Amino acid sequence: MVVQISNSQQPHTKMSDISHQQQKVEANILVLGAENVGKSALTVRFLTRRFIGEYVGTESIYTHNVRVDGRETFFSIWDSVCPQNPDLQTCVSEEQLRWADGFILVYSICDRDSFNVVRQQLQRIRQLKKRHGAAPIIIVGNKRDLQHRRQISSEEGRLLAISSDCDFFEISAAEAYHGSLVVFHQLLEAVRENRSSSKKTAGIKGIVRSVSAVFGKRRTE
Ligand SMILES: Nc1nc2c(ncn2[C@@H]2O[C@H](COP(=O)(O)OP(=O)(O)OP(=O)(O)O)[C@@H](O)[C@H]2O)c(=O)[nH]1
Repeated sequence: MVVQISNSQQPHTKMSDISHQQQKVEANILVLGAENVGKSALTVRFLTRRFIGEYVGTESIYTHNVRVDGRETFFSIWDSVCPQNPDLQTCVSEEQLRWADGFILVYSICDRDSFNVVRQQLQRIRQLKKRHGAAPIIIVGNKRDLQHRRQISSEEGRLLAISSDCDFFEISAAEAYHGSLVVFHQLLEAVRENRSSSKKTAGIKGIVRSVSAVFGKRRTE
């Protein structure tokens, strides 16, 4: 599989610009997780291949295109900021849920609280997405380079993902580019698959509706 990145990132895009971007975007990716887990590091690593170390803690939306197996794919990444108030940390707004076609939930392997935030955000997405249709989710345990400070085992992370029907990766945004590439690439594939299977379901539902309309009419004639 060949992945080429031709970067057209637009950081700090205003929220009012989202509808304009959506005209050319194939997928909207929302990056969530507690404070300081490396959401920006993961996103910037993927977009620029670089790890800067310190990131401005502002909400950013980037547009981007990649060439996957010769196909141009446009997408947006919303790098969210976690509220400092612990009561609000699990909050995922209706606006974010409506916007997103796929989610990346990040925790730090050295921060138990951040793992609990992911668990709760997962529940909230599952509850609210019932209304908006299912969307693929990838759970990411970041900071794998900090093994000596590990609080969450790989098995625990993987178990959460399996029990929630998500994909799972442990990466170090600080150490390598490859992990972030695989995460975004996998999610993009999942969004595409999800979209084509919902189209098929909608098609089947349409056929069922037409058939029942015909037979329903006949019964009443
Ligand atoms: N050791 C290590 N540090 C990392 C890694 N990823 C990010 N960091 C550091 O963790 C800190 C937080 O990273 P950010 O990317 O700003 O985290 P964030 O989740 O976007 O934080 P908020 O914007 O505050 O929500 C920074 O000091 C990064 O340098 C990693 O893989 N390993």
